[in-house]
Amino acid sequence: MLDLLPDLFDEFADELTLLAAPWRQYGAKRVFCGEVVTVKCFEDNSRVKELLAEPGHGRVLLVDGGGSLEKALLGDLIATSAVKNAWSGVIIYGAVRDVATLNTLALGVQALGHVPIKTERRGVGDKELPLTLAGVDVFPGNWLYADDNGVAISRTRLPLKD
Ligand SMILES: O=C([O-])CC(=O)C(=O)O
Repeated sequence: MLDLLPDLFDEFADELTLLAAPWRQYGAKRVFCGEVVTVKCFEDNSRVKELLAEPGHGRVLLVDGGGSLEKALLGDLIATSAVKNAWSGVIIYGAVRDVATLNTLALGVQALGHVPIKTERRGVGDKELPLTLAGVDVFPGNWLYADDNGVAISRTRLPLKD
């Protein structure tokens, strides 16, 4: 189903909250969902790299990068490790790089923008904490649904049709 979110909002409007931001699609998987794992970091992708090197079990990594478009929190190598480790997707409130390669990977990737410069990894950043993104509180263990129409959060897993 290419247009998942419109159908979900028709059926489950009470359960869903839109994460309204100017998201752009970067991955080859344009429709994705999964249980949320969170990271908060600023121009340092240490935690992003660590988590995406662990088994993803179909989850989605939601990264609050403070909206910075100065440094890329995800590039081709880390995204490839996410695919190998069975993550469903990565959403970055910040920037990515290696756009042409991300486009070919079987991973959901949405971010605010892109920039060719990587971060300096100093081991700074937090994981598995509640985030407030675009005015919405998001907790680890929430469910995230994403497609070309946007990104939405639900406290519980929604029953999807095939
Ligand atoms: O290494 C980084 O920080 C980001 C990157 O380019 C990659 O994931 O390949």
